[in-house]
Amino acid sequence: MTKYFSVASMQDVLLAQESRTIFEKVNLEVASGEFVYLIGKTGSGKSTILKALYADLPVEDGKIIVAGYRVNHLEHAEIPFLRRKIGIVFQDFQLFTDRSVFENLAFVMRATGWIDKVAIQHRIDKILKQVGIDDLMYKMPHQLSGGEQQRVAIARALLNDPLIVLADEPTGNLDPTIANDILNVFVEINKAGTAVLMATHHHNFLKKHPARVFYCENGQVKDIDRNLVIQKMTD
Ligand SMILES: Nc1ncnc2c1ncn2[C@@H]1O[C@H](COP(=O)(O)OP(=O)(O)OP(=O)(O)O)[C@@H](O)[C@H]1O
Repeated sequence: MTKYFSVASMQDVLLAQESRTIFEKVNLEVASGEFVYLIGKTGSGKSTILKALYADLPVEDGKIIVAGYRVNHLEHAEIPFLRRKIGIVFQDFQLFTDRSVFENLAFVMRATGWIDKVAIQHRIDKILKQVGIDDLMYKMPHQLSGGEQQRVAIARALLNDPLIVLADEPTGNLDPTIANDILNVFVEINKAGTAVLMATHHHNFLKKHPARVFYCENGQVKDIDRNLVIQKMTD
């Protein structure tokens, strides 16, 4: 029997942006291997939640634990260790434009302690196959479509075999067909065992791939029934 454990949690967390309170008491939990959507209107705080989880936002009060790390009590020097246990994917890909796909990935690997060139090559081969772009290994980012660039960014997030991938609007820059393809990449990653927490405005994803939903509204994060969102879409 599979044993589940918590890979990300917030307990009574107070989050502020430039001294303005955005959330007063967030409570949430993502279990190992889960897929959870994070939705809510523009400005409702989705990115704020994700930033707090990957230690990019000072936390005013409460307790955040991600991949076993007590995030809001981490020393600055410990943050890279947390980040090795999580993958982060952004809307705007954030690739090095002056390096090939291979070099984008190899750079991150060397920076996170990989030394053996053969191991690096094997890992990159495997991850690029997993996200369906192994034929693009030596292309430069400008030679790739938006969807392909996002697949590179997803590959980068997976290099160190994270427990959870935090994705902030990963399909926001892509047209609907490509957005669906990228959703499927996340679904496959999740089926392989990695938890996914995805902030998205693409509510049709909930129909295509039903999963738990955290809904940000009025300074709260609610664990809501996905059917409510689907119902709203069809109203
Ligand atoms: N760096 C910042 N400095 C000051 N205020 C900020 C900053 N980043 C976000 N905010 C504010 O915090 C609130 C929550 O923003 P956040 O980006 O988390 O929302 P969001 O739900 O991710 O929005 P979107 O869907 O547009 O990406 C907003 O009112 C926003 O203006």
